[in-house]
Amino acid sequence: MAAANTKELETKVRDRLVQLYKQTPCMPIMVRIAWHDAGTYDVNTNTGGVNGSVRFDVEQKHKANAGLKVALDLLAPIKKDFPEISYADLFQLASVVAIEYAGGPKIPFRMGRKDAEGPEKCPEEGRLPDAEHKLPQLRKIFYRMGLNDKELTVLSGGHTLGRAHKDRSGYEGPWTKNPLVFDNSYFVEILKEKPDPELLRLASDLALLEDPNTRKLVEEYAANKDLFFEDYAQAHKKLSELGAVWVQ
Ligand code: HEM
Repeated sequence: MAAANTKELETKVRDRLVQLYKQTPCMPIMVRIAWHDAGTYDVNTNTGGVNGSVRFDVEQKHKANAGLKVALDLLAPIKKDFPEISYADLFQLASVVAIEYAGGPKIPFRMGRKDAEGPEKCPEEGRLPDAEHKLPQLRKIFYRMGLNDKELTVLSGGHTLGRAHKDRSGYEGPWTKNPLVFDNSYFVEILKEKPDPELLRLASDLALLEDPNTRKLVEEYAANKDLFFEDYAQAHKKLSELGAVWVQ
């Protein structure tokens, strides 16, 4: 099963991921695991980020990562067949293929992230945002990653996919009516004055409406799916490379 070069490896792993999504529509949790690997990045200390450290038990046990073992288990057969791909690349590739498969934008992807070799490289608990956070706390966390208000807002649109699970985060339900379709409906839903009782809105989602600038972006993305896709793809590429150490 080995691949001759990086491009071939990427193509073969992409094919396997598409097969996986056809059989098991697990696209949302792949986007979540990739974001949780990346979102620990600290631009000031250059620690955390996309190094595959979320695969280690100690990081899996962080409260924010509850349930991510499901994603690791689903990816294990692909990693077994293609041991040359790093975990860091596998998580990020699984996420961009998931978004594309669900109808979202094509996100430029670069292979070659190196893995953290041992659990001593895992960041301390508490670097990822919490569902109860309001805008000042979310800003602090996203600025620490080296991201800005626009990136915070557009990336929150990742909640167009998937759902919360009572036995993982304690919350329940999807943010949108079609949680396996990547579109701009997350922004449409959070702007509605009368929330749909079947859909979820976390405090951290509604926080985007607290500030005139982030609210304006939410309104623009709700009105213009193409603009959302364009800005999302750019911000996601940046997210997928936070703190990367590249193979030469
Ligand atoms: C802004 C701060 C954020 C907070 C507080 C937050 C919080 C959460 C919570 C509580 C869940 C539910 C987990 C569960 O019970 O299964 C969740 C799921 C999810 N999050 Fe976020 N999130 C944030 C940002 C993001 C970003 C930036 C992305 C992607 C770029 C993202 C992608 C997802 C996805 C796809 C799911 C669904 C997973 C599934 O269906 O299994 N989130 N998030």
